[in-house]
Amino acid sequence: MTAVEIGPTTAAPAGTDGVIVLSGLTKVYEPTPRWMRVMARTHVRANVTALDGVDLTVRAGQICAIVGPNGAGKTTLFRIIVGLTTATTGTGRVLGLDVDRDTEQVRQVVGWMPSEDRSLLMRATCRENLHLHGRLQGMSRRAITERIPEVLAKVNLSGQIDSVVAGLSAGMKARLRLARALLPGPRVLILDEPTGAVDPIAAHELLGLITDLVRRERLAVLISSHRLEEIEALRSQTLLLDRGRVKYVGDLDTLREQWERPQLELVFDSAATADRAAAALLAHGLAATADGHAVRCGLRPAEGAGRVLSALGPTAGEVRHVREIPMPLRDLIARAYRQDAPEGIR
Ligand SMILES: Nc1ncnc2c1ncn2[C@@H]1O[C@H](COP(=O)(O)OP(=O)(O)OP(=O)(O)O)[C@@H](O)[C@H]1O
Repeated sequence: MTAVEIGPTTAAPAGTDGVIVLSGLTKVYEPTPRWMRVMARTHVRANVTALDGVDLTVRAGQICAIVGPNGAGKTTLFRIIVGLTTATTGTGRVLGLDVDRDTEQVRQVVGWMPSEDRSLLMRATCRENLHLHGRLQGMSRRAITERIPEVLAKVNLSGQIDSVVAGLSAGMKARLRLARALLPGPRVLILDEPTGAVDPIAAHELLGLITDLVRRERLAVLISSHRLEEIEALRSQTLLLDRGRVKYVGDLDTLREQWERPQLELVFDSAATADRAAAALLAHGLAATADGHAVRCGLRPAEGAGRVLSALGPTAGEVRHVREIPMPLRDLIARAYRQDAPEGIR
């Protein structure tokens, strides 16, 4: 996992009201009506529950990362907040505005960065793209003209104001999409896979910009990403979604405390000794696997290196190195999804 230093976001002081408050949000997509099926490229045959009772509060100055496998409901959640679809039940509020009833006002305070470049006009310049977007948002020409240099400066694209979008790198296009989301001066940012199409260095730069903006402007941010190392680097709140249900919401340190099962790695002089050691550990009921000269052994809560070394018996004297390996975030999240019994190791 890459060690990306992006820095923590400032947690909002306790008691601050939520900027985004979702309560019991449920979305059920209904089957495509019969008369529409001929026209629809794909159609839904049965009810699909995309969100199932989601509760979430995001405060000013907080980033909340929405994590979940394909189809978990991330985009549906975002689409409800920006008024592109409505919830079946439950409520969503942004700065006290109802996302269903006050759609127009909500759009004025929410900056939405969709996951793809398709919404950019490739043959137009950055300035022209931002101008068009501002007009579509209902901004006055004057306000747009004033804001364009400001938002381009925020995303380090001042030098590209009159560059044609097609000639920009993927990272620059992503920053332009961010600038577009910032155009109306939003209090909330919704970033759907912002780094999806960009290389890791450009992604790091983009996330750095986002965390800086959050700190300076105290924005409330929802972000989705399939890149777990990015979520880890953001050190944000995290909402784990699984088929529309919330599996976990909180910070990653607490997630670790709850689900982490570190492993011990024991290194021997030979593969044969490692095999013997793994067999001894297995015989004592420990989860161990040999890999070349090394053995990895999962630890249960309250188990330490002592338990492992005593299970090794005489082979303990042949251990050359021992180190504890923290559980990768990917495995940690997988455990949370499986809702393993905390004392068990699988
Ligand atoms: N317009 C729609 N009509 C019917 N079902 C839909 C529609 N949009 C999404 N779904 C279904 O709702 C569920 C959640 O989809 P959603 O796109 O919100 O998930 P996601 O987490 O954003 O997935 P991905 O990571 O692939 O973008 C999926 O089962 C999807 O097939």
